[in-house]
Amino acid sequence: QDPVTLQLKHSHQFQFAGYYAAVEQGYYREAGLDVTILEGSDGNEPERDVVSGKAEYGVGASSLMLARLAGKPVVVLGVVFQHSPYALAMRQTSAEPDIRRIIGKRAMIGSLTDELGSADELLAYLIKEGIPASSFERVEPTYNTADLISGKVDAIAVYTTNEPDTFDRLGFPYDIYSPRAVGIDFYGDNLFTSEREIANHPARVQAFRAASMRGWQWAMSHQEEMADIILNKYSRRSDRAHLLYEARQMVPLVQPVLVEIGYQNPERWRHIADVYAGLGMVPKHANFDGFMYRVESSGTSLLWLYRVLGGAALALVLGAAIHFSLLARVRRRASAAIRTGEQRFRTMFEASPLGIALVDSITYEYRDINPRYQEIVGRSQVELNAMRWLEAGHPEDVAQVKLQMGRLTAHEIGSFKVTNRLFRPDGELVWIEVSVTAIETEAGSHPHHLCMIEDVTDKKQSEALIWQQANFDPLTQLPNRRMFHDRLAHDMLKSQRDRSCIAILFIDLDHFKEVNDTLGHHQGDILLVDAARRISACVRKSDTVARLGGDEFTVILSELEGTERVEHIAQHIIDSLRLPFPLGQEQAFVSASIGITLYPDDALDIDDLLKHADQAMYAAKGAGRNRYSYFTPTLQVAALNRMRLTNDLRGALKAEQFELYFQPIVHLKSGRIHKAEALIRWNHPQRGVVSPLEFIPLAEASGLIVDIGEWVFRESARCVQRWRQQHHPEFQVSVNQSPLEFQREDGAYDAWLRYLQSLNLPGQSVVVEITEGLLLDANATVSNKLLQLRDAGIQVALDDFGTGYSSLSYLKKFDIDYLKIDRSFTRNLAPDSSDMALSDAIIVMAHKLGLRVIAEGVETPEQRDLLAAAGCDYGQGYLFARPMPAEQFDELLRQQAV
Ligand SMILES: Nc1nc2c(ncn2[C@@H]2O[C@@H]3COP(=O)(O)O[C@H]4[C@@H](O)[C@H](n5cnc6c(=O)[nH]c(N)nc65)O[C@@H]4COP(=O)(O)O[C@H]3[C@H]2O)c(=O)[nH]1
Repeated sequence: QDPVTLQLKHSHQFQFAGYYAAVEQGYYREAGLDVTILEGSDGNEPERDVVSGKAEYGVGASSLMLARLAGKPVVVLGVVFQHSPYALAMRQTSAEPDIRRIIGKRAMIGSLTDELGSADELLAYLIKEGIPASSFERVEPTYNTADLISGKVDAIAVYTTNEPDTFDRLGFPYDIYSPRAVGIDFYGDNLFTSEREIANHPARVQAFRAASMRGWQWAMSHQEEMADIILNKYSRRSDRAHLLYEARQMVPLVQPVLVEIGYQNPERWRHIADVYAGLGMVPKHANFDGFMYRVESSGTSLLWLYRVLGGAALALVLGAAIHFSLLARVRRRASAAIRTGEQRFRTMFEASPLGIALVDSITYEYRDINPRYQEIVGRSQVELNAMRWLEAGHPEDVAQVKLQMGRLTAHEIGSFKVTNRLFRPDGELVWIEVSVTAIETEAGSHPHHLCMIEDVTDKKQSEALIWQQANFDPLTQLPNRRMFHDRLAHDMLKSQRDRSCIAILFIDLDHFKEVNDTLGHHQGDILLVDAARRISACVRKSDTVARLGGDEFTVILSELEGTERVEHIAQHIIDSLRLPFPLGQEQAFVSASIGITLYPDDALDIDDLLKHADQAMYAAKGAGRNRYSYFTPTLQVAALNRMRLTNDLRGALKAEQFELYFQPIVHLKSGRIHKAEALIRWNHPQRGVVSPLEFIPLAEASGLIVDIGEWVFRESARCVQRWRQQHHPEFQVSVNQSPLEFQREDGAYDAWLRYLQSLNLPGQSVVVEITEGLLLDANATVSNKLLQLRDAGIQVALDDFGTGYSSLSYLKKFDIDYLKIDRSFTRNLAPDSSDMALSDAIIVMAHKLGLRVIAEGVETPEQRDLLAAAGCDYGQGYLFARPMPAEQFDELLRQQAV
């Protein structure tokens, strides 16, 4: 690598960006050069150092022409600034801007100690305005704007790319006077070298020039990145905003789009030489051959084009000069008013309770940020400047904003509002309300937008809490009924779209009530929480598990393709709920009954679906619990039927639609009939005779059974009175008692006894038939009731014996008089069959315990004979007689007497 030095005119800033770019982008390295870039302290340092050989290359102004004509061997390699940024700045006054105010005042224009103090351009301008250098006081420059602001001097030379930004930021009112106003249009910065360098290292010169201009092309088209490079590697003297200000101001001076960077036009140099000549600074028609470096070009020469463009530009500039000086007046007056207005807005911006940022709508870079914005996002101005807008936004929210931004930059909308989340540097999430408004910008430049933000985190949090309370069950944290409805409605819509199917599972915990009653509500709550967890573990994240209240849970299984998964999950839930629940020292066992309904097969609206799932759940319970059951249309019809029948049942007693039938209970040895079972019938006006198998469960569920039972008892009592008188003094009628009737309030059987007494009947005239289920979950009430019956002399028969889990130990424990062998045994009776053996054993045991045995469902003489042979006391069944109305029974008894 060939080491060379480039001497700059001033300290590092965007003005020299192209050279930094050539270093950073590796263009110099590619050209075999190791370039050192040195900052300058005064504008003429490069010229001195290049001529003396201290540096090989330098950056100089148009005054290089003066140096050349003064015999210094400087050669301009390329022009970077097609127009000079030099201008004069003076404090703005209430009067019209007038450059003549400089007369008699102090001005800092170029170095006094240097004969070519880069003052030429401005001095030429002043002369053209009729202000010779002798008419004001020149002060040695400090290059410090503070001297103008403080009034130490009245005018200073400035770069239009630089100082105005400082004035603007400080709110200093100023006027700018540019030499271009009088047609003095010099080149600005140029890259130059010495004749010696060209003679000794022609290839290096060409390589250095090409790499530098390449650097400039990159720098002018990558202003943002360039500013960052300068900040990070060269100088932090100016902030990013200032560097970008400089870059923006440089564009019209460098003209990177219109003119190839580095291009120099001999006509322009001639114009510059003529201006100097006009001022008497150089001789007229001076020869500056060799001043412009000749670029060896391999491609087509565009020189002719540049000449035409240069000539045209010159004509334009001269014409514009006149126009500008007229315009300038009007403009300056207006700009004073604008500046006051701007200051007012600046104050509002800085003090606003809203966070406000001005953002480049294309690059998302921050252009301006107020203190509140920094506070809300928890980052300093410097940190934000190093970031892009939306960079700290929540990834889920950013896409939506970008979408809106697309519409904004396409001018489809002028503004939009969103509520978003963003992360502070410590990871804290902040909710913000964002309003974005497009800002008008000059044609050709990037569009900008104003982003205003408000911290709404507190509001959001309380909203979230309210929402949580409204939609979730506080105990299990599962969605509640309301949320369940929402989710189901949502899933139904989705299912309509993708034609998938949904299953709704209605889960009821069997025996939960017992746990709650025995172990207390606290333990019950623990069990529910655990159950919620177990159910949730059986489904996917996308499915919904909700608690509707009590021990009822629902599950929505969405996006189903078939029902196999439903059954699998239902079984899984049943299995997991069957496992013991550890509750402190105790262990509780519950199981689950699950009803399943399908959308859209079973119903199309939520209420119906829930009703169906509920019905199916009852079907599962009815089928023995700890299982699942599907809703089917048949189930629904049955449910509807039950509902109507229950309604009808309410009026049946009053309308005297009930009738009592009697079925004889035959003494097997003698064949005599001294007993009968009362069996109720309902003569429904429309449906005809309705079986008790159908309506008794409804009467039980609705509580109507108590009144019906009372009626049956009284009817039976009246009949037994008659039959005792007419047929047999010990005639007995047995009446069925549902568990609900049996367990009703105390004193019911006292009333019976009183009624029997009023008919002159003893307690023995009635037998109460109860089912063994009653004894199974027997409690104090049941044994009390049984005792009461015995005290009243009313006998007790145990119905349907053998169908449940009853054991003979119950019979011993409770005071039972008759055992009724269920007809499912009787049906299968055959010599040497297992049922026969069982019946034998039951009869023997019952007799041992002092009970008499009645066999139900005797339909054949064989059954009768087998039972009789086994020692069974009584038989009841179609073989002897079907249940019949009381009058018919009278007839039967009469025939028997005969
Ligand atoms: N297959 C067959 N069946 C026979 C035979 N012999 C009698 N049955 C039927 O068996 C049932 C015997 O009554 P249950 O087991 O107490 O069963 C009764 C009882 O649990 C209930 N029930 C009837 N009346 C009342 C009542 O007044 N109160 C209460 N609580 N329940 C009643 O309704 C059930 C059904 O009564 P029913 O339809 O009258 O049916 C009667 C009777 O008609 C036979 O040889 N073969």
